[in-house]
Amino acid sequence: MAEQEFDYDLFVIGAGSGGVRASRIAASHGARVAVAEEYRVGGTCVIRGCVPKKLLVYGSHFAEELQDAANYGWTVEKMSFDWPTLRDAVLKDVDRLNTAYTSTLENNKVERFLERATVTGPNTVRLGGSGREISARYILVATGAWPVMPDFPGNEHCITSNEVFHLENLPKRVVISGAGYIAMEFAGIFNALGCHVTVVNRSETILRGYDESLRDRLLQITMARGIEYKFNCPFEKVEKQADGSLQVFLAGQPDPLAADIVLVATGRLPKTDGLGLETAGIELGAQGEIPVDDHGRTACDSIYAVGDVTNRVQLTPIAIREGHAFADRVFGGKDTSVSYDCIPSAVFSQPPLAGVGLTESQARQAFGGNIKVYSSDFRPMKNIFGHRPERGLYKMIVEATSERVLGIHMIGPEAPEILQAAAIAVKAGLTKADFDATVALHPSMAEELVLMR
Ligand SMILES: Cc1cc2nc3c(=O)[nH]c(=O)nc-3n(C[C@H](O)[C@H](O)[C@H](O)COP(=O)(O)OP(=O)(O)OC[C@H]3O[C@@H](n4cnc5c(N)ncnc54)[C@H](O)[C@@H]3O)c2cc1C
Ligand SMILES: NC(=O)c1ccc[n+]([C@@H]2O[C@H](COP(=O)([O-])OP(=O)(O)OC[C@H]3O[C@@H](n4cnc5c(N)ncnc54)[C@H](O)[C@@H]3O)[C@@H](O)[C@H]2O)c1
Repeated sequence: MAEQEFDYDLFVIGAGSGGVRASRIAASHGARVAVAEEYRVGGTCVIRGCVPKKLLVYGSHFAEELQDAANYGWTVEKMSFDWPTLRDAVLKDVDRLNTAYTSTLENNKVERFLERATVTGPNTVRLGGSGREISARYILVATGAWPVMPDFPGNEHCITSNEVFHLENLPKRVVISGAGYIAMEFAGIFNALGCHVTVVNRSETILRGYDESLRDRLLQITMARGIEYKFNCPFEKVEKQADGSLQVFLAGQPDPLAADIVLVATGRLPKTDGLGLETAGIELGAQGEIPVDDHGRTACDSIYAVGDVTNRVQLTPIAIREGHAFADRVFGGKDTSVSYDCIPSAVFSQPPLAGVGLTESQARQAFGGNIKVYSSDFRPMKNIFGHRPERGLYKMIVEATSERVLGIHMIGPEAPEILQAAAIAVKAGLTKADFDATVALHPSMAEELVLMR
């Protein structure tokens, strides 16, 4: 097919973080672009991920602020919380962002098809609703990931992060399966809102991949705040009672847990079911992911993939960068690629934790004995005044010989806000001496970064 015979230069499947960015940038380079979205423009992050989650974190955090307010002389009368008010305000903001993302596509002359699309060959897609076949010089698959629901009797009574933003009422008792990002973030939200929370995990590790001392600290603090943990307890079954409540049976536990909701947060897998990639000669990986090279190219020259669907790093800024780099490279003639080194990340638990670079155990594995660990274990001023015993913990891992900083990890109020700036220094390869040479900004929690011993 000659180039001009294609309906579009680029057809993007999925208008989430990666797909919208790729569409916009490709269009800005002069490409004729269309995008198909089967649910809502904006994707997971905007519609049912990072954004509504963070707003719920903010909303629930008022519990702590209001409790502390009395110490600062404030009298707050008739304090109460109304879940529907918070839920609806959050959903309204999601609508606002959905509109904003749609306008971005419109303003960049990206044509939108609000229906499912599947691949029917190296240069063709079919639209689910109309059945129309469309051709494109390039196809970008940016279909994201989908929550995993493990197979156990009664799993139809459980919800995932897709549904949690729409709860009719605030549950009194919440059981959460998993101890990863989503589990720990929603454990914090529900706990702060006054629900009884039990986190059930099949192993005894929470937040695999984060620094061990920080995970221990989070466990300690959240247990003191009333979150219960059941480790090494796979789910056996969930039964619905006549009154609508749930009973959760765990392996090796004589008594079931009573719950009003059961949130399953056991990972997200690439959304490639029935996508038709085999028609273009693309074989999926073991987790259903689309295998790609460093530039997002699949086994088929005309098809690329970015974001969660490639199952590399399931984070919004990575999907965005991959989408941007794809568009710049393929349509802008720029030799860009994404660096996966020193990706900062955070868990918006309460308190939050954040990290960049190697953890202590990863550094030991990579550098043997040639590392040094500096730390600051401190009680934030705000916690002292609020009569809160909770302590923050910052750690800096450096290569012993060069004193180059290999990683920074922190738990404490505002840790994600502070870490973003510190991540620049780690990415730039600065040394402990560079941190020490920087004057502390006092009084702040961030000053601990330049005072670590
Ligand atoms: C509860 C939750 C909280 C999160 N919090 C954070 C956070 O704080 N920070 C962070 O960095 N990341 C967070 N993430 C992860 C982040 O949301 C994802 O990594 C990111 O959205 C991935 O972007 P993407 O473009 O790959 O896919 P998505 O944003 O998921 O977009 C894929 C889009 O494709 C559409 N689609 C799928 N199949 C088809 C098809 N066949 N036809 C048409 N359309 C299709 C989907 O409807 C979706 O809109 C969170 C995720 C969840 C679930
Ligand atoms: N703050 C953030 O950046 C943020 C927030 C939420 C989600 N996310 C992204 O979304 C992804 C998905 O989040 P998540 O919390 O669902 O996944 P996760 O990978 O963080 O955690 C999954 C948890 O489920 C457990 N698990 C896995 N399979 C299981 C099974 N069959 N039975 C019982 N337990 C099982 C694991 O041991 C782990 O504790 C994350 O990996 C992350 O990349 C990021």
